[in-house]
Amino acid sequence: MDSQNKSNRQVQRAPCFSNVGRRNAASPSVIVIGGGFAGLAAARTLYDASFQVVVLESRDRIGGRVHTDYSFGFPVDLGASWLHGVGNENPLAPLIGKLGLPLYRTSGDNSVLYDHDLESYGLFDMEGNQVPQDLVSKVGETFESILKETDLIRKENSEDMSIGRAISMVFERRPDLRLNGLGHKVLQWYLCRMEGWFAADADTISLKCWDQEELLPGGHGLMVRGYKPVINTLAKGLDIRLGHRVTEIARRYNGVKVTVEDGSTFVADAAIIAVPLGVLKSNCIKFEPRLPEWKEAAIKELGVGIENKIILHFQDVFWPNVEFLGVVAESSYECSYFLNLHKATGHPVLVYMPAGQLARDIGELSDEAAANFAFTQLKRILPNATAPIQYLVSHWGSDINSLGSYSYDTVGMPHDLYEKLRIPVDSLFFAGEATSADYPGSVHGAYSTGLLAAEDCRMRVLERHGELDIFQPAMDEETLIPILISRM
Ligand SMILES: Cc1cc2nc3c(=O)[nH]c(=O)nc-3n(C[C@H](O)[C@H](O)[C@H](O)COP(=O)(O)OP(=O)(O)OC[C@H]3O[C@@H](n4cnc5c(N)ncnc54)[C@H](O)[C@@H]3O)c2cc1C
Repeated sequence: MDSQNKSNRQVQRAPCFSNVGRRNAASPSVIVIGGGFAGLAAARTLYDASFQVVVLESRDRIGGRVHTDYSFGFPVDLGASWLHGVGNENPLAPLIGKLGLPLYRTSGDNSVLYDHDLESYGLFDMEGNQVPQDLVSKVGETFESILKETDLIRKENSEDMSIGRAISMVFERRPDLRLNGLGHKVLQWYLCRMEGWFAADADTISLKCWDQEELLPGGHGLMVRGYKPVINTLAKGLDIRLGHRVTEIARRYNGVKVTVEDGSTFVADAAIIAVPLGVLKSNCIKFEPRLPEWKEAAIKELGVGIENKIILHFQDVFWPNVEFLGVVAESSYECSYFLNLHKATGHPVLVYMPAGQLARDIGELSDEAAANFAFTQLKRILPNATAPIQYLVSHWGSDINSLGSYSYDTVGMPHDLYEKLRIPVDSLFFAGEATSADYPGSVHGAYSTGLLAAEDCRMRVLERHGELDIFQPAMDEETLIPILISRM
């Protein structure tokens, strides 16, 4: 390293507030790594608890896998766009409610695989013939029966297998559930929707664990104005350093030292690591000393899938007024679907959403070729479709800031990997969708893990330093707060 570079390096005590308010140098300090939902929720909570907080974010924007784009002249989400569980049980409900953000409910309560009202599907075969609605519903019921049978297979077998393998076994023992012709193609489409939910192919999803996540009541609602206002609200007033890619995290008996790509370092009492699982898997962040073996194993073994969005903006609406346009085919790989944003937002936009291997294959293409591919699929079912006037393509799998879309349970791996990912190591706390056993792969899951990591961190720092800001020697009776007492 030359002397010029050396002199550019700085060791910073996190953070450098200009308006510290109640915060002062004696307040406990924390570095939050990653400015997505989890990191910002943690940072917000600790900032409000009078911690000195600095957020180090590798991109030149906040939000992570929540990314609302405005280049069409109105908001569209390239990452998350649904709130899964539109009700008071959702930890995000108070915030979204307070902001008065509108939601468009695309479905009621039922299972993840029937997350959209069948009435609003428009399915077509490759020749552009619409599948009769009663067939779509009938095959939906068959799919449900098949999944019930896979549950029996799960109970009978101690060894895990893929959901794809289990479905094949169901067909062997219950040939009556096997479908032919158009029915078979519609069934493949249901499978394709299931693969979209997990961002992974059926032959990699664990039969034992696929339904372990908790579904909040209230159905699924699209964030009509995008997720950005929620992100901005969480971030308000925080010290966020954009373009700060963390490369090394060292933990010592008295705190942490975090090094950024340009060589500058930050020190604090604790750190909250809220980067995606894909980034942790890639080992581009060095831990010194190494993380314990059980933590490294959890990072390695939990799956991360890929789902992308190809967003097509048209001059006019020429498609039927349904929420989903689907293409049915011989295999789930060839099936696909478009979300009709016009229904929810009034804008002439269709969103093509490939997942698993198809997403990986499309990821090899240029943006223009990817948009053409999606448009070709559309032309198959609507031959009179006119070309889009604008498009956007996401790259969650290859973007070094995410390296995947969201986590899922792979064959043979236990569901407690999420919890192992969450458990703190000394003064390192972990947050992010992949640390949520109950709500993995979701925005509200990421948000809750941020709150949890902040609370764990607050308690740990409190044990060590005491809470300076709330100490007032003479309290009058009115300000006395009862202490919490529990009895065994
Ligand atoms: C296409 C797609 C569709 C989705 N749809 C939905 C949906 O409809 N509803 C839903 O609930 N969920 C959905 N999800 C999942 C949801 O987006 C995620 O679960 C959630 O946003 C993850 O938040 P996070 O804070 O854990 O991670 P992230 O949002 O990824 O935040 C991590 C942050 O860390 C930063 N970072 C990475 N490396 C470094 C580094 N070395 N140093 C510093 N910073 C770093 C990243 O830039 C990022 O900002 C979708 C995801 C995708 C990709």
